[in-house]
Amino acid sequence: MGARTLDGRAASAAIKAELAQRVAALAERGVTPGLGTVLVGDDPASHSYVGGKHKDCAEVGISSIRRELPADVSQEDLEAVIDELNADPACTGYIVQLPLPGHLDTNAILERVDPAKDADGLHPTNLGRLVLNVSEPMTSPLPCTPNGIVELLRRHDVDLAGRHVLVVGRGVTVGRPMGLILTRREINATVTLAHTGTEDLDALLAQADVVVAAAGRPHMIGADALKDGVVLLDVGVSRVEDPETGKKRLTGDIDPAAAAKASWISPNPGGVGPMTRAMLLLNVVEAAERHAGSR
Ligand SMILES: Nc1nc(=O)c2c([nH]1)NC[C@@H]1CN(c3ccc(C(=O)N[C@@H](CCC(=O)O)C(=O)O)cc3)C=[N+]21
Repeated sequence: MGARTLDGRAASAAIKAELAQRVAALAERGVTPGLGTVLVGDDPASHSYVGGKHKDCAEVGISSIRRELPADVSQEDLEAVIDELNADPACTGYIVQLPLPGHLDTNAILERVDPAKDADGLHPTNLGRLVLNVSEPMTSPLPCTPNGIVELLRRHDVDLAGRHVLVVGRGVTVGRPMGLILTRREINATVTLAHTGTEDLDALLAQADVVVAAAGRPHMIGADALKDGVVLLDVGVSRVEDPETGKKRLTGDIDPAAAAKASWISPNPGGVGPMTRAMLLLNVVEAAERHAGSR
């Protein structure tokens, strides 16, 4: 019996249709949500991601504000753009596309974003609210990828209550916040956070009902140790050279052979990526709703 697909494209289309209605309701109150993106440098993958986000916005009725800066922009000039977006009433939420070039202080930039406009949910205030569990009812944005994973599972009726979720990867955008969301009472999962320094990963894989692989190590999760019926979500993407063709291609953290053990698996592309984008839109709409409510 083959694994069933956690269809991120279908779930994201449904979420976008729901958000389009909320945007229409905001329009009646005279509010148009606007997503800003700040893109530094000319990495083609980053340009392509940012382009996708603006295409999503157009579909839902969110207006777009784009700022593009050269790879050698100074900290001061980038901070001036942040200040400008913080002050711009047309921009109800925005992101600074990561990673930033090495000469820039990423944490200082993330901290300078107005927390009320933080569409990524990565501002220290918003991450702190998540740790404190004060973001229910939703008073602050959640990080997009972990929130998208939970929403993807929810929309396929994969119940997480009491189940053991193994998160592999300790990054700020996925691994660290993932456990904080999964252990909230309304989800009620049990979480182990593993990483590239974990000894005996196989022993943890053997206990896992769900694996979220976000370490960025190609095929580090093999098939052998997994339980039958495991739910697999592959978040990792690395560019590796195909030994036969010599061409670079995208490779996940999970060995494709592991699908034989799985009851559900998120495809790549078409799984977690579209959900990340959908949660970004959700954060922008919710920020605009909170803003409209406070006027
Ligand atoms: N501040 C910030 N916020 C981010 O959310 C952020 C970031 N920086 N930096 C880079 C990563 C990467 N990321 C992706 C989101 C969606 C897809 C996505 O939708 N991928 C499609 C495929 C897209 C294609 O084929 O071009 C899919 O998986 O089906 C990919 C990558 C967001 N990131």
